[in-house]
Parts: sequence; structure tokens; C-alpha cells
Amino acid sequence: MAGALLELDRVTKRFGRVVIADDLSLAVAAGDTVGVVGPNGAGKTSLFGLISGDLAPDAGQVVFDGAPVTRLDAAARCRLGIGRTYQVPRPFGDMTVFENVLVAAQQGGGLRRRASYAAAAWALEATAMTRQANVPAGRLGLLQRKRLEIARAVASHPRLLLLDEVAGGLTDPEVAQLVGIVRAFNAEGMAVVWIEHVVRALTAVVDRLICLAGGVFVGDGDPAAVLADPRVREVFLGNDVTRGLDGSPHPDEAVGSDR
Ligand SMILES: Nc1ncnc2c1ncn2[C@@H]1O[C@H](COP(=O)(O)OP(=O)(O)OP(=O)(O)O)[C@@H](O)[C@H]1O
Repeated sequence: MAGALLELDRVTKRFGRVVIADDLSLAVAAGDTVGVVGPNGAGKTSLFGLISGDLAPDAGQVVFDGAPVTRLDAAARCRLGIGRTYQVPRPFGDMTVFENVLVAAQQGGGLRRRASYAAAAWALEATAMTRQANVPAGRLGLLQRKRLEIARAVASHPRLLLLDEVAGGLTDPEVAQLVGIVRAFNAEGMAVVWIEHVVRALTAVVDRLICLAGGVFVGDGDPAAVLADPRVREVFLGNDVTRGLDGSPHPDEAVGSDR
């Protein structure tokens, strides 16, 4: 796709005999909002690894802003403008919230002292975490840990924000706040690709939904159409995610509910 911000060009990745990306091609334009769903173990997080540079593909190319980044590591891709959250946040527990975000701005974003302080302050404000700035990260509850994870991902002012299951375990009002935060980043021009089992959170934000299963995309397009697609519903059969597709809570939403 001409002018795409992110392109995967025939990317393949195997773990032993498991093919988690099978000749996948994908284009995301600047400012796009894309949701990613799929059964457990479908390879969604691995897809993020291939985009962020945490995983190297066995074949194919990853192109960001028109330049191949396939051989660049995660730190280099972060500096180019790819920010991501991790499904299991691992903040530095003894460091304060502000220090955690500052490290992300400096190490991830490559920002120098003054710019990094401004970026960290902005990221905390944007994620409604300013009041927790001086709290040790290890003392945060689930909602605040998720927000800190997002603050760390945006501290480098990415052009592409990859969110990996940031809504799981949150209450409805907390999900609504999170949706507002993600929309605001998109309104500032960040493209958002969001893996989420909490489908009602996704559909409140994304214009496009992709379903990944068996290493291939079985659905890609208008969210309502993808969710209604018999092929998409088929891949969820026997996996309670169908409940999530209907808008009711998915069992995985309980994951991490250690608030
Ligand atoms: N580094 C790795 N080495 C070997 N196998 C891996 C590795 N990372 C992931 N896998 C396997 O690849 C498959 C896809 O995992 P992945 O975490 O990408 O799926 P997912 O769709 O994000 O799952 P979930 O919805 O449960 O988070 C799984 O079978 C997983 O066990």
C-alpha cells in the first residue's frame, strides 16, 4: 500500500512446527485504528513481536514509514516511532511511576534529559497518572499498572502504538476511561493497533478489525462485518471467546484481576 505507515510483506514465523505467521501481509496507514482478535495462542502477541522487533521473522519484510526495519532490533524500531505495551507489564517496582516513564522516554525513545522529562510528564498526564507520579510502581493496582504500561509505551511519542490486552480485568467505567485515553492518542495522530479480548473496548475505538487464527488473517475489515463473519465465528468455536464476540465478558477478562 503506497504511503502506509506500517507494512508486513509476506511475513512468516514458526516456533518449531507451529506456524504463527504464515505469509502474512498487512498495511496500516498513519492514524489508522485497527483491532486484532483471535483465539488464545493464535499468534497475536507474536505478531506484535514481529512488528516491534522483539521477534525476527523467518521470511518476509517489515517496513515502517517506507523503510525496511526487518533487521532492526526493538530499541531501534522504538526510536523510529513504534511503541508497544506488553501483556504482562514488568515495571521497575522499586522505581516511582515517573522514573519508570522517564526510563522509557530516555532508553526507548532516545530522548535527552530535558525532552525526556517533558515527554514523561506528558505521558503521565495523558494516561491520568500524574497523581501517582511519585508512587513506587510496585504498589500500583491493576488499572494503574495498565495505565503505566501505556504511559511507558507513549513516552517516546510513537507514530504507531501497539496495545496488547490493556483492558482485561477492568470494570466497565475503567474500560470507558481507557477507551477515552486511546481515542485521545489517536486524535493526536498516532496509529493504534490493539489486541484485545474485551471486544466492546475494541469496537469503541477501531475502524477496522482483523481476526488472526492459524497464522493467517481469517477476517479483515469493518468490525461489525468481521464479527458477523461465519469464518471468524468458526475459529472461536469451542473457545469461549464467542461470548466476547457477543459483547458479554470474555473469561480472559478475569485474567489479572488481582486488584
Ligand atoms: N518464544 C516462543 N517460543 C516458542 N513458542 C512460542 C514463543 N512465543 C510464543 N510461542 C507460541 O506461539 C503461539 C502463539 O503465541 P502468542 O502469545 O503469540 O498467541 P496469542 O494469540 O497472543 O495468545 P493469547 O491470546 O493467549 O495471548 C503459542 O502456541 C505460544 O505458545
